[in-house]
Amino acid sequence: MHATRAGSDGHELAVSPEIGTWLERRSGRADDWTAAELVAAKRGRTVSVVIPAKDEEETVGEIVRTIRTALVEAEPLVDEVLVVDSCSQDGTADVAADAGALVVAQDDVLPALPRCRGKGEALWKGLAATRGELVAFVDGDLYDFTADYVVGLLGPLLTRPGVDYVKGFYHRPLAGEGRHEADGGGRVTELVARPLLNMFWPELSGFVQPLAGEYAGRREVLEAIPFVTHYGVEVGHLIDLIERRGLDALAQVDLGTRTHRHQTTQALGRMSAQIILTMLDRLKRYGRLSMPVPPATLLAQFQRSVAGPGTGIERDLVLTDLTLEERDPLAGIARESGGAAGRGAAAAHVAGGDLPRTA
Ligand SMILES: O=c1ccn([C@@H]2O[C@H](COP(=O)(O)OP(=O)(O)O)[C@@H](O)[C@H]2O)c(=O)[nH]1
Ligand SMILES: O=C(O)[C@@H](COP(=O)(O)O)O[C@H]1O[C@H](CO)[C@@H](O)[C@H](O)[C@H]1O
Repeated sequence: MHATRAGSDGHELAVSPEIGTWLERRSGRADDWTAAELVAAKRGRTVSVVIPAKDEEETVGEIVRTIRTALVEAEPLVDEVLVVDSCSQDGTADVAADAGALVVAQDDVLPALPRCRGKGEALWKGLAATRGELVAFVDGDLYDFTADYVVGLLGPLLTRPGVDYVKGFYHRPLAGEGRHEADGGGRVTELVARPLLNMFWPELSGFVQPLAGEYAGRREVLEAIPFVTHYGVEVGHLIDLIERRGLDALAQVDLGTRTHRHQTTQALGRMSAQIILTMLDRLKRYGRLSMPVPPATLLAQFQRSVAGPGTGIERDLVLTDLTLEERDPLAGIARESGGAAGRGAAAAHVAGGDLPRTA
């Protein structure tokens, strides 16, 4: 990969030398390792795979079977596969259990806690309900998942001692409903996350897929950071880790191509707002931006009206509360019992302490 390019006026543009070095030193490919090599490298360490799943009955079973067949039965690389049923309204839990996964309902983990909703909540509860020293997260809506995804994510953690957290990256087609754009996926990444990360955390600019839903980390590192409860969880991780562990503790691995179920544009608008609010919170938390007036947290969107005229503009108003909530680091929670999920109460609080202003 070339880390320099000629600018529009001919002068040379280049990423920083730190990024250039990092790209060489901390980027890999899934086929740099085999499952058998990583089993030999485990040396007694344990591995959990956590799959957050909200209404994923169509895809979660195949993902679980693929992991179990290749990485539990054929090669004992993975020690437990947990699907977190994130308030699904379909057969996700039964499909996952039939495929051989451990399944836990999101709200059944640490039930004494205030209940939260969102992907980050599912991930945090999955971390709390598992015991592996290394934890890999895999989305439950993937159509072309292979066991190499998990092998690639675990490779650096099992063979490069300085690496604490590994993000997958891939080509991301926008596929489905009669459309196919080879690199049209990752819309929030390209339109929101990447531009903002390049502006405010340029040291993260080497990540090909900063919002990738497939990643892995050392438990002690994952339990030391907060988890934003909604879709801000991935960007929150990257920022917290670069601030606390430094770039060299992070790595990325090429997993090939990733095709998944796509959300609507308006759903991605809500996701974008959650990610922007997470980044604004981190800019304030790490002293990179002062904000005398906190951002509003009410998102108003407009949908083609089904109820007929009402708001005077023949559209339905869709309001979403984007208040940023996050789970405290798990490490600060007293363990009530030996079980991973038997942790005591932990605070779920509005990050930053600012009360949401109405729009
Ligand atoms: O409240 C939620 C939202 C999402 N997810 C899961 O998190 C993964 C990624 O979510 P989604 O596919 O909605 O995000 P996208 O990939 O479209 O950005 C999927 O397995 C979802 O089922 C979840 O467990 N709880
Ligand atoms: O990368 C992205 O832009 C979004 C949306 O992807 P698509 O435009 O639907 O392919 O998907 C990611 O973002 C979420 C928020 O971080 C993650 O939770 C998802 O796992 C990831 O797929």
